[in-house]
Amino acid sequence: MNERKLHPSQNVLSGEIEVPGDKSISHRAVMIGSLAQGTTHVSHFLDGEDCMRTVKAFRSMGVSIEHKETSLIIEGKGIAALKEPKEPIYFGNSGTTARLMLGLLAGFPFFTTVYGDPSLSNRPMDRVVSPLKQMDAIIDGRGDGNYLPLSIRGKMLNGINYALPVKSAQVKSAVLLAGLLANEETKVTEQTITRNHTENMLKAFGADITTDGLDTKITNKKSLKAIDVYIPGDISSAAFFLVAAAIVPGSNVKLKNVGLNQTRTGIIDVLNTMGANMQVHNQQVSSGELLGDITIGHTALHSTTIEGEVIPRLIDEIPIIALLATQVEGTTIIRNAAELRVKETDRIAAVVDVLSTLGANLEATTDGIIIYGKTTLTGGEVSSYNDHRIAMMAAIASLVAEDDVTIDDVSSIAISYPTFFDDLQTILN
Ligand SMILES: O=C(O)C1=C[C@@H](OP(=O)(O)O)[C@@H](O)[C@H](O)C1
Ligand SMILES: C=C(OP(=O)(O)O)C(=O)O
Repeated sequence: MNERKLHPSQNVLSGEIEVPGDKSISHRAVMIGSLAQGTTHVSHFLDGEDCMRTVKAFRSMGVSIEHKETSLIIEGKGIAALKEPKEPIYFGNSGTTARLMLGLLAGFPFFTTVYGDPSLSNRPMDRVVSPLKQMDAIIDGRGDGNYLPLSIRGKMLNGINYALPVKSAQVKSAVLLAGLLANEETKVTEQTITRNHTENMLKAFGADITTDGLDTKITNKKSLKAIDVYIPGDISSAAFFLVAAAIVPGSNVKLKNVGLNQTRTGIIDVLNTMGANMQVHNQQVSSGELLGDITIGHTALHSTTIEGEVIPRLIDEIPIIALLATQVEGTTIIRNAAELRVKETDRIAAVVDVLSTLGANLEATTDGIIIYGKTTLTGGEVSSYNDHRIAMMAAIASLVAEDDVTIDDVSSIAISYPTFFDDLQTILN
C-alpha cells in the first residue's frame, strides 16, 4: 500500500509542463513497430506500467526492443519472425494491451495463454472474442471466453464485415489488427467516432487501410515498413492539469506538445462550453497525429450536459470532469457513459463515492453522473479503487479542499503517469 496524505494547498498553479507520451499511441507504436520490417525508433514513449506490458509481450515473442527512458528501438523482422512464447503472457492492468493483442494473437501461427491482474480478469473480453471467433479464431477461457485467462490457438483468419455493437476503440482496433493478418478484406463500421490511433499508425507504417466516415477497411499487406515515431503528450494525462488550472483561483498553466487528435479532444470542447479561459497554439502534425500547446487559466465556469457523440472522445477524462463540475455553478449531467462501469473499476460508483466523501453533491445514474455545483470540498479519507484515474482525480481535488485528503494507495498512478506528483510539484507555486 502506498498511502498519500495531501494537505490543503495555498498555492496557485503556474508554469509549463510537458506531460508523458500518449498511452494509446505508445501501445500501438510497440505493436505495429514489432510487426514491421526494419528498425522503428520511438521517442516520447510512455514507459508506464501498461505500455511496458505490451513491450514485454513482444519481447516474449522474440522481438528485440531496447528501452531507455522514453525511447524505444524496436528491431522488427516482420510477422513471420515472431516466436511462440514459452510462458503465459501477463497483461497486468492493461485493457488496451489485452484487447488489441487478442486481435493479433488470434492471427499469429502459434499458441498463447494470456492473463491479467484481478481488475483486468473481471473486464469483458467477449466484445473482442466474439468478432474474432466470427473470423474463425480459436480462443477459449472462463465464461465461454469472456474473461482472462484466455488461450489462443493462432491461425489464418477470414475477413469480416463487422458493425461494432459497442462504441469502443479497443474493439475496433482488435478487429482491424486481426484484419491485417486475415486472408481477405475486413471492414468495421462504427456507431460514432472513437479514437483512431490504430488507423493512423497503420497508415504511417504503410498498411493497406482506408477510412470513409464510420467505415474502415483493411487488407493484409505482406509487409509493413519501419518508421520513426514521436508520441504526442497524452491529453488524458494533461486533463488533470487542465482541470486543476481551471479550478484553482489565480492559476495559469501551459501544457506543451499535447495530442490534439479530434477523436480525443472532448475535454477541450467541454471546457470551452463551460466558458474556460483556454487557448491552443503551435499546432503541428507528427507521425499522422496532431499536437500543440494548450494554455489555460482560472475563470468562473458554468455547468453543461455531456452526452452522445462526445462521450468516446473524453471517456477516460470523466472522473476529472466530474471533479471540475463540483467547482462550477449549476447542475452538470453526464449520460450515455455506461462504459465507465467496465473500466479498471466501476468509475461511476468510484467517482461518486470519492467526491461525496470529500463533501461534493452528486449522484450516480445507470449510465452517468449528475453533479450539483458549486460545492466546497472538505477533505477526508478516500480509496483510489486501485484505479490510476481515480487516484489522480483525488489528488487534484486536494488542491481545492479545505482539509487533508488521504488517498489509501496511489501506486496505480504508475499505470499511466509515473511522474504525476513530480510534474504537479513543478507548477505549484
Ligand atoms: O483504444 C484505446 O487505446 C483505448 C480506448 C478506450 O477504451 P474502450 O475502447 O474500451 O472505450 C479507453 O478507455 C482506453 O483507456 C484506451
Ligand atoms: C481505461 C483505461 O485503460 P485500459 O482500458 O487500457 O485499461 C484508462 O487508461 O483509463
